[in-house]
Amino acid sequence: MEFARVSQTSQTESALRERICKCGASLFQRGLTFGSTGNISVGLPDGGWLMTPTNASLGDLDPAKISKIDASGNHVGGDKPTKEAFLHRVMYKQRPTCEAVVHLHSTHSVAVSCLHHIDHHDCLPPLTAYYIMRVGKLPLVPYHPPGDESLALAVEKLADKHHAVLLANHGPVVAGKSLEDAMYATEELEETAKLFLMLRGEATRPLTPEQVAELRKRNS
Ligand SMILES: O=C(O)[C@@H](O)C(=O)COP(=O)(O)O
Ligand SMILES: [Zn+2]
Repeated sequence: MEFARVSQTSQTESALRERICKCGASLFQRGLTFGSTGNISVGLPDGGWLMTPTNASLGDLDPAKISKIDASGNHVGGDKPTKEAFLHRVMYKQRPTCEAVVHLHSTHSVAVSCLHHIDHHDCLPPLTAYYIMRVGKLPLVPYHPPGDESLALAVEKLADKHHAVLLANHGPVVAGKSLEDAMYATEELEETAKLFLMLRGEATRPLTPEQVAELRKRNS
């Protein structure tokens, strides 16, 4: 599947609706989320957002039914928005340059979010350079029920410093400068979670702190 590399703000609302549906279908078809789990949002030039509807399968979204939220947070069109609408909005509030947010229940990331002995400040080791470039540090957000305001408020506390967070016993939430950016980072997070689980019990050689610092410097 190909995605055009165009600035999101220059796209029409109908093009953004189509892109949400295409990305959702791609994620679903590749087994990165299941049933009606996960949600996607993109920012609109007027300060509002398009969000996936609640209880909708990302594999079968209808562009006309995508929820529209105005800049004040009112639902102004389409089906009822995702129950995580407030969580998406706090990500945008804390990260003014972000234009898209993706939340998935990708299996390996969820598995890591359920592990007992993980570092809550950074859930995954720096296994590859690409992970550092796309994701970086990944804090664990303490468990709160899905859709609850307390979950969004816990995310809000971390989102100014982190574009990617892992919700305990739930899954990842990732913001990006475009929908493809957020999606690619979420995919990289999932693949790294898979590598981490595959390598458990093996003597592993992650990147050194110096190598990580050098990558961060290059990407800042
Ligand atoms: O885990 C949940 O219930 C939500 O975070 C979710 O992934 C799907 O909720 P909706 O977007 O409201 O369908
Ligand atoms: Zn969820």
